[in-house]
Amino acid sequence: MKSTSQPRDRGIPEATVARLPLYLRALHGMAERGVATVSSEDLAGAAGVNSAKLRKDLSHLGSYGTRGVGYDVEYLVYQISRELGLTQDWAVAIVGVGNLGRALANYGGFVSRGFRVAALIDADPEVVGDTIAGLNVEHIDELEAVVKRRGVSIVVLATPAEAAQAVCDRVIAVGVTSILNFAPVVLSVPDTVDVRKVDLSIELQILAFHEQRKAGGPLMAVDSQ
Ligand SMILES: NC(=O)c1ccc[n+]([C@@H]2O[C@H](COP(=O)([O-])OP(=O)(O)OC[C@H]3O[C@@H](n4cnc5c(N)ncnc54)[C@H](O)[C@@H]3O)[C@@H](O)[C@H]2O)c1
Repeated sequence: MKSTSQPRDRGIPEATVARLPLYLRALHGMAERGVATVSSEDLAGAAGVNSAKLRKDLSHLGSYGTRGVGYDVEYLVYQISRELGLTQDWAVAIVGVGNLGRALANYGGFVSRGFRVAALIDADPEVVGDTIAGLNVEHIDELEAVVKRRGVSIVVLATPAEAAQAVCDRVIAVGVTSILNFAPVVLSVPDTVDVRKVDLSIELQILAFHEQRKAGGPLMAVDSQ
């Protein structure tokens, strides 16, 4: 697996890359409200980071803003989008079209961010052939052919955990190097492949930990014994 702390392309640190989507989301909101320029403080506040970090992050993109004016919102949207590779259209395949896969397929927000759901793939004959969000669900036996034919660059894995590694191996074998994994399993992949994992239950567990602390949970109980 790749380390997440190493600088990547043109020396932009991975942590900066991870914050660029936060800036972009905040900037999109500002652009929609007709805001033309934004100070680093206001953008940092909207993105939930501190402004010194934001200025440092944007300096990696060669963007320094104008003293007393701030950053040009539209231009910064373009710069960040270009850096993230969002000025081109990415074809995404969703493998596993159950509850989660369907919800993702029906979500309209990906397209405006540069991602097009180009294929839906499942193993269940009851599901194959369904039309979801205008796309026909195709059989897992067709995986390699579909990935090639549709020019899929990113695969979203929404299968049960036990199926995920085998699907992952197959899409890597056909040339996919970016995987978004929702299945609760750690995938084993070569260094040339990027895997991002989404796990809502881990996020909930972290919130539960903080809730417990706020309520004076087990730590306090241990202290008082
Ligand atoms: N990361 C998260 O936060 C999160 C949240 C919800 C669910 N999940 C995970 O996402 C996955 C999907 O959840 P769900 O509720 O949609 O489950 P689901 O059972 O409704 O859907 C799974 C789908 O995968 C298909 N499938 C099974 N084996 C396959 C294979 N080899 N190739 C292609 N398709 C195959 C099934 O036919 C089914 O349609 C599960 O692994 C679940 O644990 C993760």
